[in-house]
Amino acid sequence: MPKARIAVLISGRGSNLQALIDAAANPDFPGDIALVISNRPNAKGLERAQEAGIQQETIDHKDFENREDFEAALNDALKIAKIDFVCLAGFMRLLTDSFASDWRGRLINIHPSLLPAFKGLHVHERMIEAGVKVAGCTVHFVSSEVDAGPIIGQAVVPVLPGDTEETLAARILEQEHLLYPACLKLLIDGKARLSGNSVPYTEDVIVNGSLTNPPVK
Ligand SMILES: Nc1nc2c(c(=O)[nH]1)N[C@@H](CN(C=O)c1ccc(C(=O)N[C@@H](CCC(=O)O)C(=O)O)cc1)CN2
Ligand SMILES: NCC(=O)N[C@@H]1O[C@H](COP(=O)([O-])[O-])[C@@H](O)[C@H]1O
Repeated sequence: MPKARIAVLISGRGSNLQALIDAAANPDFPGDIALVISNRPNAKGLERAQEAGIQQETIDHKDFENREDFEAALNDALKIAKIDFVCLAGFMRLLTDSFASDWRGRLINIHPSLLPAFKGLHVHERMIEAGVKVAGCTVHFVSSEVDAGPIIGQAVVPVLPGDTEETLAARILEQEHLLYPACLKLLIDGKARLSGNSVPYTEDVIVNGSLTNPPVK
């Protein structure tokens, strides 16, 4: 059984990409990271792909008239690479309903909050301001509505006295690097999938076994 072909879409640093690359290096992992695409030319994550010998491409959204043309270029690259599943990892472009529908059930994202709380951008600053006592991260299926797709897994961390945006973000990131590979494995193994065929996305996500705070390997 050939391994699933995974594409990772990034915009920056790529530490979640690195966590997925490291997980996929394990012969038992059911997927290969076959392609990395960045919408920003100098994203550090591209160097990580290069380092790992993974095909990488820059498809700069600024080179396109509109989102549809940008996404048509994304889809061409994904098609040529025979991609089965797409992971958004710090990918900072909103995707249209058409793209989300084309990849329904095969497109996931990681977000550094316990969704549905703190959707969108600047979440660590907003969490500190809100004075929450727990925080975390979420892996979810991508729907046209931002940060609203069905949740696959979450990991929780404490917010400690004296925490800054940076110290909280670092604590959450540690969990992101455990949660994302674990959720991707569930997706590839068919243990996390969308039920039914309803649009908009109100259907349940089926996950065999709970996926909270995956164990540290
Ligand atoms: N249709 C969807 N697209 C994306 C989702 C999603 O859930 N549904 N998740 C995001 C990731 N993300 C939060 O997790 C996020 C990314 C980007 C933005 C945003 O406002 N982007 C601006 C541009 C910002 C920039 O270029 O720096 C934009 O696209 O105009 C909000 C949330 C990925 N896409
Ligand atoms: N809204 C999406 C979002 O905020 N994603 C967040 O961007 C960071 C990317 O880090 P990385 O480039 O080191 O993986 C991660 O913390 C991820 O959860």
